[in-house]
Amino acid sequence: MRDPDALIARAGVRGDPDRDQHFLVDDRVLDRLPTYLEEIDADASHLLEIGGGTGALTDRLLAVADEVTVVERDRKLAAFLREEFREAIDAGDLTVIEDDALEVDLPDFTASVSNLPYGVSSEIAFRLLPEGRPLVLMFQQEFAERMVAEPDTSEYGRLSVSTQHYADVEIVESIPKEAFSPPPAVQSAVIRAVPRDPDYEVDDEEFFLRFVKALFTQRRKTIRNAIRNTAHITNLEAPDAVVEAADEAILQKRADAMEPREFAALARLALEVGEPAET
Ligand SMILES: C[S@@+](CC[C@H](N)C(=O)[O-])C[C@H]1O[C@@H](n2cnc3c(N)ncnc32)[C@H](O)[C@@H]1O
Repeated sequence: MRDPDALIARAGVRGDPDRDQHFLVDDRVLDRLPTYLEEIDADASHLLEIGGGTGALTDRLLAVADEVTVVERDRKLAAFLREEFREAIDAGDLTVIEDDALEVDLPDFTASVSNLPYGVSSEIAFRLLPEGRPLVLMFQQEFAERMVAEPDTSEYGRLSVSTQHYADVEIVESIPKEAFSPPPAVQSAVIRAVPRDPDYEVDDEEFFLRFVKALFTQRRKTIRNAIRNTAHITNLEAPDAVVEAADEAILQKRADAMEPREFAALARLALEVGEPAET
């Protein structure tokens, strides 16, 4: 495997934190990341990597996949990846896309392993999660903890519900700052997301996610009050009708005690009787 420090030296770049560039330099971490897909027998035939950097992780992914697509926005780094991995590109094993991961059309990948640019990690995660593929992604520790949080904890929130709506998620590893060059300000964590079919119905995904977001803006209020107080966000013209139709036990809860399935049931009811205005 290529030595991560040697890659940085050959690329002639120093990671720029202002451009979300923290390169992994710990071989053991780099070697472990693809094994989190192997453990769940994920289809690794076409791996997607967001933010290729100098290619230390790309190298490990090429060792386990038939095909890798890497998206890298930085012009100089994308040029370096094309140069460094010329053979793999010529063999048709690697595609380097020089573009913004938030804008680009994603390929038909089977799984993703990525050390995400932290400034846009949430936006990228919510581009990847709805694709329904296994994901091994690096985030800031605190963000990862919110993604996997359970109801009735201080970390539980909109991020937990919307993440867990798409996947079963767990933190598989915490990564110290020293594993990166330059070291980021905070500790990192790797999450593994295994897509799941929710055991509840959601009629309108966009509304469901907006509804959850709205109710969490009132996390200290009961659901009864939160439904009424957020009608301007949920665009419900008849929030009182939702309150009248909902179960008393749900109305007395607060958002941070609600399971994703309970949000889903309430969102269905809101669509049914709450007279949502066209948006
Ligand atoms: C945290 S570094 C990871 C680099 C490499 N994968 C590693 O682990 O060493 C994130 C990479 O994403 C790139 N990047 C930042 N914002 C991006 C965006 N919006 N789209 C694509 N790449 C981006 C940065 O240039 C940087 O190379």
